[in-house]
Amino acid sequence: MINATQHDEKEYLEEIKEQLTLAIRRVDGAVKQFSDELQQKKEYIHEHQSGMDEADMVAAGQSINRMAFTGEAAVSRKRKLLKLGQSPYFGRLDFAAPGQPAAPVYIGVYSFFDEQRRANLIYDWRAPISSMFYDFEPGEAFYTTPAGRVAGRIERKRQYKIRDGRLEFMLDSDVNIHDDVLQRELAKSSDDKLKNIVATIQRDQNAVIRNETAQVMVIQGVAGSGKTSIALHRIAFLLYRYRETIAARDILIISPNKVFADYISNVLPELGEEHIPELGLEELAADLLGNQYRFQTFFEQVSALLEHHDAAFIARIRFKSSFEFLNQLNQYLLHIENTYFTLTDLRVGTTVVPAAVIGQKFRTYHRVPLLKRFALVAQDVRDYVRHAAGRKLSGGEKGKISEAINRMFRFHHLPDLYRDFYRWLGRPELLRLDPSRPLEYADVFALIYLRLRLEGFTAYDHVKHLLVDEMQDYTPVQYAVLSRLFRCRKTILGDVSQTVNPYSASSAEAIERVFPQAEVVRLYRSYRSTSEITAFAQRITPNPHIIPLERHGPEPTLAACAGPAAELAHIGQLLAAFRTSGYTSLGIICKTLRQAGQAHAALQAPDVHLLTEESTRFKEGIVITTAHLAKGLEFDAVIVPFASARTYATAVDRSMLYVACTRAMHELTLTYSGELTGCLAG
Ligand SMILES: Nc1ncnc2c1ncn2[C@@H]1O[C@H](COP(=O)(O)OP(=O)(O)OP(=O)(O)O)[C@@H](O)[C@H]1O
Repeated sequence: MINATQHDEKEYLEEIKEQLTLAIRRVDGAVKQFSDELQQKKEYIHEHQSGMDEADMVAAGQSINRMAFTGEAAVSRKRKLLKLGQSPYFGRLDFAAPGQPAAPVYIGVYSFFDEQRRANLIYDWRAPISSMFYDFEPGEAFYTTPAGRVAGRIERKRQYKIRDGRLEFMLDSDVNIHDDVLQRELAKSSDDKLKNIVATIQRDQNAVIRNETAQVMVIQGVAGSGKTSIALHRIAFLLYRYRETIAARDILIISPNKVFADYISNVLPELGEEHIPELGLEELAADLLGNQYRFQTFFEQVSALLEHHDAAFIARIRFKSSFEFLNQLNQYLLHIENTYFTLTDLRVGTTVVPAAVIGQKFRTYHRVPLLKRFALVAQDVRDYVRHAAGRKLSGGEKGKISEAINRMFRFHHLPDLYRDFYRWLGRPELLRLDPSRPLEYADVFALIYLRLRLEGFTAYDHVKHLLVDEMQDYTPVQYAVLSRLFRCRKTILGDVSQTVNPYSASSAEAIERVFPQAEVVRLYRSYRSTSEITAFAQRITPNPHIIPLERHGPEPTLAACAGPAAELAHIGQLLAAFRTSGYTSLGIICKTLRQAGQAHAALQAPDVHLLTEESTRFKEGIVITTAHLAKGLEFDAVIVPFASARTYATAVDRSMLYVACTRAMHELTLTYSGELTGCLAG
């Protein structure tokens, strides 16, 4: 039965769709006109080329660029209009400003302005007025615009699901309008990649997304609390709010790996924003080290820890992940500045440059990074000698001055200084610098930190907002590097329970120490998994604050098998069941790459994909991977093979098991042979 309200809404939807079709036609007309003009201009230039001077050519080039740019904007507008045609809006508020009747405000992924009526038919979810949809129930409400606060009353709040241009359902509600729709969204099978959540953003999430004041925003949230989603929506919000000053290319996402980058890559384009530049931490490290060093990756470090227990290796990692280490590096930098200079008089021909003069020159440049001062001082000394001697200097003399100035400082090469640091510290055993082996991961950012302090680096000064995910895996030295390299605003996310290396993990408190100006938000509500899966994961790493969303599914299963081969055979049966289940994605998440390879060899089929460190794309269907690589991803169903006491025994193993289990949205199975892991003791 369609009631009168639904009837009206359906009519309204048809009307909007008609308006959208007209708008698309207008854009098509404009695009055609641009391309015709562009073609004519090109032909004109081609014919008149010989008669044009350079200024004419530049002007013609500029006008072509302008046209192409306008053409591109029209194409992007058309793309948005087409998308709106599929699902024009998801919410409506009837808002009455004081003394005025209530007027409906329809809210969608993008805005739609009807030029003929000069009216906003759909408001962008990021528009100031739309914030009330997330922040208020019917009753008194307000929103804030750059010009000030607008208060009034929400008379009605309605939510819609429109798909392929058809109204699937609508809901009018006085309280908690989101809950029902949120439940429906969460119960759905996962698409292949992370999706936008604009229709169901929760109040606490909205506050983070729309925060305009924080210099550094730290989002510390439990598994599945929407950290990554919120961070991406926050970027979309900032791009909208500051569109005059920030463009997509001014933002940088530091991501843990390429698969993750691919997994999240749809969200911003879905929200109508361009692709945001993304950089892996290791790519950044290679760049900062001038691509001069071979180094172990974080993944390799964690793999080494998982494969065998090496106490000395762990001790090195632990120390280099401490605040103490960063403090000592800073102390060392002061120490070398104060004690590694040996100033002497310098004789060039008959001219003597007194040590005091050279010392004075060095002091003038005290703001310049230390290793950059020598060239500047050498230049000044040359000028001094030329002045005193009243003649030009020979090439040999110039070289001699540079050399002599360099000799006044004990070391000029980073590795020499880094080695010397451990001697100074009295702990030479903490460094393994072997030219035949890659640099240990724990040394990479320490070396970079020294380089930044001693040589400076400005290549990332253009970045206006930095997004860092998986903050729990970064050490104080890494944060010190990021904070020196990126002086811009930052959004930093993480969950300390999901560390893949407990020897180098940073807590939120540690991060607050590095960024004292940070606004820290803690999110305890978990959206991804059923209550049963969340409760199960609590047995591995308890968190008394976690609030599972009330959504139910089957209890996780522990399948005891006779041996590894029987386990894989059992998983084979689970795969067959999955293929007919209606679910889209299944993750088989192992502890190590070796185990993943073993499972892959046994379970080979066209729809079974192995994700490794080298993978660059997230794959649909059945994925076999490691917990480390599965971080940040999610699957309808998850199978954790080899969950025995032998595989999952240490602190690192426990973290891995936690990450693996919290990837599941609807179903979770653990298989094991022999004794079950003790990590589930609870
Ligand atoms: N407000 C919301 N409405 C609908 N879905 C949501 C909402 N918030 C989060 N989700 C969903 O919850 C799941 C987890 O979100 P996301 O991956 O952003 O969380 P996370 O905190 O980064 O997780 P993790 O740290 O465990 O990787 C996603 O499927 C996301 O779409």
